[in-house]
Amino acid sequence: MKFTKMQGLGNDYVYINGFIEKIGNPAELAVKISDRHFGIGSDGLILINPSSVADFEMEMYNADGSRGEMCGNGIRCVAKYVYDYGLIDKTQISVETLSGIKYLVLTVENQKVVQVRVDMGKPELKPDRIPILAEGETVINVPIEVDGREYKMTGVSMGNPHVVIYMDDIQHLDIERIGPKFENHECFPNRINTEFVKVLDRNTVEMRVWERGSGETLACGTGACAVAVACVLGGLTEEKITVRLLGGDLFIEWDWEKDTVYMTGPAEVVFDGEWKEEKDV
Ligand SMILES: N[C@H](CCC[C@H](N)C(=O)O)C(=O)O
Repeated sequence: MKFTKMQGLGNDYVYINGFIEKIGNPAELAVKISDRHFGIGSDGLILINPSSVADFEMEMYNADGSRGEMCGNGIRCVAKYVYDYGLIDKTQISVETLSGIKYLVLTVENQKVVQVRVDMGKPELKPDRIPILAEGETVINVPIEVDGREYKMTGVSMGNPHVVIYMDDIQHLDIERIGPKFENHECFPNRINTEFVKVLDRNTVEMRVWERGSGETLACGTGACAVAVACVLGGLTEEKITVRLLGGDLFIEWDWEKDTVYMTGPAEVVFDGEWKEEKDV
């Protein structure tokens, strides 16, 4: 089975061309190939498939085999893959995801995609998209007790669920301890992606993320969008911000007139390879 390893700000996935390769059990394959010692090593698996409603379909799995409704860094790499590998020659494309069709604008230099701007869609603030105990109220600075300590969380769904936690110091955060306790908290029956954020000024924040199904990643596109929405709702930043992640910067804009969030960032190929499995799953 041929694959391409790609990364968006260090959030790395194995990409498979679903027009050519047929994967019997993608969830099982995601677990196998994501292992950084016994597999290829990645934050998960992304299949690029035909679609009857868009140019392509993105089918995304976390490293634990769970399906993600959307993946911001992943969809930018999908755009780079389909253009650079000749599946399409347009610089405006559409990609079907579990959280609807996304529209992307590709920046090309020397016949290669170097940057992608994604219309990430409308942020959902209603608890029914973020299953939490505080049903019925918009989830802004709602208290939650985790590991014996109270935090204030703001819930935002970008098709996948996020909670944003503000902190004065994220550098020394014991994310390996606290991350899983948020991820698996009883408040979140579908588990949760958690962003830990320090606001630097009205146009800049820094964040770390513990991702549902993958643990700490170097970047999270949907998470950066959720953070921007939370910060604007909390009156902490302007609608256009730079989100500084461990893997680099994303540029996020919440367009209030259109009520949609735009994310702009890079996408890169790491290498092409072949996965030799006794029996392809
Ligand atoms: N772990 C996420 C999916 C990947 C999101 C992230 N890698 C991104 O770039 O948006 C979830 O289970 O909802």
